[in-house]
Order: sequence, then C-alpha cells, then structure tokens
Amino acid sequence: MNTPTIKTRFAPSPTGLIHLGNARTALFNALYAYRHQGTLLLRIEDTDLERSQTEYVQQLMTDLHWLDLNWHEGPQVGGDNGPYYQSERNEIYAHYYALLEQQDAVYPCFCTPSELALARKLQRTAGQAPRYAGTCAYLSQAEIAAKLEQGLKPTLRFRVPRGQKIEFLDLVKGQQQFATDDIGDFIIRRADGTPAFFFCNAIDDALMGVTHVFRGDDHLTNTPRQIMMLQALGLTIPQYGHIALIVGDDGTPLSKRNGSQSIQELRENGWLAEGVVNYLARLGHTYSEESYLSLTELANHFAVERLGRAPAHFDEQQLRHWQQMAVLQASATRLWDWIGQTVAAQVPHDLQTQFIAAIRSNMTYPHEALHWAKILFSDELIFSPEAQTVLAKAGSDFFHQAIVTLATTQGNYPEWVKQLKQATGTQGKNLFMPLRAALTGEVHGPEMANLLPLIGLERARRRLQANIMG
Ligand SMILES: Nc1ncnc2c1ncn2[C@@H]1O[C@H](COP(=O)(O)OP(=O)(O)OP(=O)(O)O)[C@@H](O)[C@H]1O
Repeated sequence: MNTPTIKTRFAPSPTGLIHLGNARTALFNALYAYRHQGTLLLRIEDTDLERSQTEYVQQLMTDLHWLDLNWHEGPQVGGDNGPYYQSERNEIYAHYYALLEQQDAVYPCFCTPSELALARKLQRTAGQAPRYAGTCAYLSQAEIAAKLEQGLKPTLRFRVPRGQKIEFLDLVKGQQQFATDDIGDFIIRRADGTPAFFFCNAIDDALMGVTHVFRGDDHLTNTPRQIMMLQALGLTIPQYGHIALIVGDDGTPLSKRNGSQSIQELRENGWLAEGVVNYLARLGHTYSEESYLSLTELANHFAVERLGRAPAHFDEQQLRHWQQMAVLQASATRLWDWIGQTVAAQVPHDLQTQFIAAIRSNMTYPHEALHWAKILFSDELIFSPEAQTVLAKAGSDFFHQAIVTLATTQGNYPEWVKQLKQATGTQGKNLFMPLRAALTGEVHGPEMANLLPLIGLERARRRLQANIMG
C-alpha cells in the first residue's frame, strides 16, 4: 500500500507581523515536510476583514523566505488546491454550508452579542462553564422566516451531537478525549457572512490534502470541533500535533496582539536567520546534536517523538548563542551580505577576507563589524577608560622599544612580542595589554596577531608613537 505523501501547512492570519511563536510553527511544519520529502503548504487565513492587511501578507512571506522556509504550494508558487487566500474561497465554503444544512447539522442563530454575553455571565455566576445555551437550536421554519423578514442577520451554528466522545491521538500530547456535552453549538459563519476560523481552517486542510497539522496548543480545544465538522461532511481528518506555546518574560504567550518582537524586527536588529532557525528548532524539540545544524540537517534529525510538551520560554541569551554559532558557520559572502555596504566601504578590498577571518569569533551583530572596521582602518582612535589606564601605566620607554622591535620584526606579531619582552623585561598582561590598548584603543578584542596585518606597520607605528610623551 502506498503511504500518502506528507503535506503540512502553515496557515497564519495576516493580522500583524509574525513573531517567533508563529515562525516556530512554520518551521516545525517545514521540517516535517522536508524530512519526508513531502509538501509544505502556505495558506493565508484572511477572513477577519477588519484586522487582516495586505502588507502583513507580503511581510509574512518575506519573513518566511528570509528564514529559508520555502513552501511548495500556496501564494506566489500556486498549486492544484487554490485559491490559497481564504477571502477568495467563499463559494467553496457556501457549498459546504449547504451540505451541512441539508443534514440539519447547522442552524441559524439570531442571538445578539449582548444576549450571548449576558447568558455567559449568568452561567459563570452559577459556576457553570460558559457555552451556548441552544436558544435558537430548534426554531421552526416559520420563526426563522419571520426573523429573516425583519432583516435580522443570523450566524450559522454547528449542532454538536450530545452524549458523544471525540477522541484523537495527538502527535505531541498523546491520546485526547473530549465530551461533546462540554462543547456548546459553535458558530461556523459569522453574521456578516464571513466564515469562522473553526470552519474554514478545517475544511481547507481537508480539501487541500493536508495530512499533518503542527500548531500551537492554543488550538487544542478547537480540534474536537473541527473533527466533528469534518466527520459530518465525510472529509478526511488530518493528524494533529499541538505544541506548547512560546512564552515571553512575563509568562504570557508571544502574540501578535501583545506587541511581541516580530521576525521583521529581529532581521532589522541584525539577527541572522540561520541562528534564529537553530534556536527555534530547539525550542520545544530536542536535538541530540548540540552544534549548529543547517536547515537540511535540522530536517533530517527532526522527529515527532522529540517534540516537548512543556511550555517553552523565550531566552534571548540562547538566541545569542545560536547567533554566534551561525556567524562562525557562515560563508564570507553570506557575512558580507549581512554586515552590509557601509562596512564593506571601510575595509580595503584586498583585506576583506582577512578582516572577516580576524573578527568572526568576536562578532555577534553587524554593528561590531563596523566598530572593528573603524578601529582598524581609520586614523582616529577612541580610547576606552580601561585602555587609557593601561597606557598611562606602561610609560614612554615601553612604546619606544615597541617601535624599535616592530621595525625589526616587520609585522611578525609573535616575534615582535618576544623581542619586546626581552627588551623591556615585561611579560604577561603588562606586555600584551599596552600593545592592544595602543593599537586598538580597547583592552579586549580579536587576536592581535590577526589584527596587526590589518592595521599595517605604518599605522601601528604611528599609534605607538602617540603614546611617547615629550
Ligand atoms: N506564542 C506562540 N508560541 C508558539 N506558537 C504560536 C504562538 N502564538 C501563535 N502560535 C501559532 O502560530 C500559528 C499562526 O497563528 P496566528 O496567525 O493565529 O497567530 P497569533 O500570534 O496566534 O495571532 P493573534 O495574536 O492574532 O492571536 C498557529 O499555529 C498558532 O498556534
């Protein structure tokens, strides 16, 4: 028997800029699809007409491409199951509403938002879980006609069968069971005619042939509702995996609504996509490989059994760690692309490769490259307070000897410090620090042996000379 090709999907609502939580959902769906040579589908859930914006659609696609999460089916690439924007699928939805109406699985509900709010309040006061009381569940055809006649706009509710259990095996959380008696009849079409999330999300997964849905566990309680609808329509139910949400410092889940740091912001602040992806892949999924992995390697080692159930905390320190790993891994071309033109313009062309090699392990953000380019290639040097202290302590004679030995050793750094040590009798910190401070203005930084050739002998001599008094 042929196993059906695996198809996963990312189905964001374009109601804000995507954040790390959304991106991780996209990543896990991508990794699973890539791992199994399956299909990753992108669907835009733009049914919330008030909050959805075209610019968010464009931006989320830019963000996904930036993360190198490329989909095989969906906007920009097409496919056999479009349209991939839910706002363009109303005719399809109408067909399925009609099928549900034919089976009396749905009914129009004329309750107003304020009536519903009051009912919920009363239920809560009585210590009951708020759910739709079924007020409109058994209106006669005549009653419905009369209300429509008055111009009332009903929602459409799914009639939840009573006394049943909905069970499914969640790929992450294991066996799940929900009693239908705990679920109120729910809205599948809003009063303005737009489809509700439960409905179009489930219908589209089935119609688009999605086999696996990895999503945040904020959707777990939606799943029994979606399963009931798909069952009523005889549509195929995908396998679901609900992953614990990523929470921020305040303990609340990252969300578009609470201004969580967006992927766009991360990019603009100099984070590297490869680092972000390595970090996210390990947030809610364990890898035995602790080193940096390419996207292909991340996919090859991705396994459903390794998805965790505990909430994942966003930890900027960890993100920084993976950023450093990514910087160490990146090709020089990739790094130049990231560092940008301003820095490239400061670094002489023939020294660009050496420059990257020298500063790579001391650089986490692109602005650090600019910092080192200025130190190495401009005539003006700014001295940190620590450097000033070190320089004052070293004294003029030290720098005098440093100039003499620099000339005799001609840029051979180990030989230079050896000769200077002999000439001055200084060693250890007292030998290395004044050189670093005089040549870079700082007391920390990349290996001096790699910096000296970039500074050049003439500039180095001038910098040493500047510390000789009188
Ligand atoms: N904090 C989070 N951690 C992990 N996944 C998340 C988080 N927030 C949302 N997701 C997941 O991202 C996917 C896309 O969700 P959606 O576009 O509805 O974003 P959202 O951030 O939940 O939006 P909103 O803030 O409008 O509720 C869903 O699978 C959702 O479960």
